[in-house]
Amino acid sequence: MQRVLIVEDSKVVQQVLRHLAAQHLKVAIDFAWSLQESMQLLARNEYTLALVDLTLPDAADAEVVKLTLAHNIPTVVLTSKIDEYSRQQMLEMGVVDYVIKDNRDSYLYAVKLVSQLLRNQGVKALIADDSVISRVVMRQMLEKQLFEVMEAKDGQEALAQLEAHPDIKLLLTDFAMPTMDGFELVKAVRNSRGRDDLAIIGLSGAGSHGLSAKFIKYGANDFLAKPFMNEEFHCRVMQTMEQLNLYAEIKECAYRDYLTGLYNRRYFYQQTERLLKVKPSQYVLALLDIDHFKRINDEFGHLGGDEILKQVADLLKSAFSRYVLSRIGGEEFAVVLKGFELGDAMEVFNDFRKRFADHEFTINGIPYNCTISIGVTSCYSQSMSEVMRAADRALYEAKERSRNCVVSAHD
Ligand SMILES: Nc1nc2c(ncn2[C@@H]2O[C@H](COP(=O)(O)OP(=O)(O)OP(=O)(O)O)[C@@H](O)[C@H]2O)c(=O)[nH]1
Repeated sequence: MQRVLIVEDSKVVQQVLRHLAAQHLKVAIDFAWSLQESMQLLARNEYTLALVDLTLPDAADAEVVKLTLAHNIPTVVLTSKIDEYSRQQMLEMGVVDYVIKDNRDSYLYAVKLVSQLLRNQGVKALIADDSVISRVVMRQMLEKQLFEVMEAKDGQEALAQLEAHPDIKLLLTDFAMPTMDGFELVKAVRNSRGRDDLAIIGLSGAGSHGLSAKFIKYGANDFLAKPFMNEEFHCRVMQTMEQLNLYAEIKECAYRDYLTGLYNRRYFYQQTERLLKVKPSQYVLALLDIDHFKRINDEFGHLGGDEILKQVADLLKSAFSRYVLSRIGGEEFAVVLKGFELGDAMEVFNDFRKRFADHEFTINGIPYNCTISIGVTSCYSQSMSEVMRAADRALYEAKERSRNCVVSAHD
């Protein structure tokens, strides 16, 4: 369980932070007013991250920051003012970053920073740089931001690592490297991985005027000129990761059905088309349609119908969440099974049909029973429309026969 500690002695600021944290942090949060209270909480709980005020009435010399760091908790500092001395002091202590409390936006920034750090946990970042020192420095900074860091000493090695670890989400690449430079690397990587899938930050040494635009034109998300300040590095990485997460959120919204939380028709078509292109024969596709659904709407209204749709989606998830499962129309769903012979798949769907008929759904707390018809086809063609037509015919036949049955397109 992730847990965040927030230490702030001002009542007003703590109120603002509580409000923002409730909105943006989906983890357990403890608030403390003082060093004393922080010590008590630290004795009782383990924390993933801390957001702490630099000075408190009982800790005027950053003792609370030293305390959280001594517990190995990555710490973001809130401070009302910053001078070069305290900046150096904080960086030397090893804080992740600091935020100056001078307006309401800075609290939002601080909370979003904590949120992004929580999301960074376990995310793989790759550094491609031929300088050992640069790699060490960047590794330290990225590890502070909770990334899992990997290294490559040139473009070729980076490319191999990216192929071996498709879950790498951030690439920091220097320009001048032996065997393959940063531009070549970015171009090669972008052949297979878009900006919404892998974030790239280009890096280059002094006197490299014009490289930033080139890096971005070749496909990098951002650029950093060396030598960079700790804070600059931190902000650029955070901003780039935030962009990547926004892409993921937008995609998720575009692919999800709002009512049931299942994938939608758009996702189903894209995903299934992709699967069929490779080896269609390993898949079986089924269309499932609730019988006489209109009657439910007529009797209980649209909201009653919606209640049933959500429960049907839950039942489907419990049976088919390992496979491509989508709501492709009003009361119509689709499942693509992988690695099943048609006969075995028919059994699976028939079992589900029986389970469905026996299931007690509820509308406004009142028990309700309904049935489902299912049309099944093996994926004998790479053409999505051909396969869908076959499944549709089978479903139509199931409705014609008696409903509450499973029909194969190959009968
Ligand atoms: N509540 C609710 N109803 C929906 C939704 N989408 C479609 N419907 C309704 O689903 C019903 C589908 O009706 P029909 O296509 O006639 O099918 P049916 O009554 O299930 O009959 P058969 O499929 O032939 O067994 C229509 O009344 C639509 O208005 C939705 O999101 N919520």
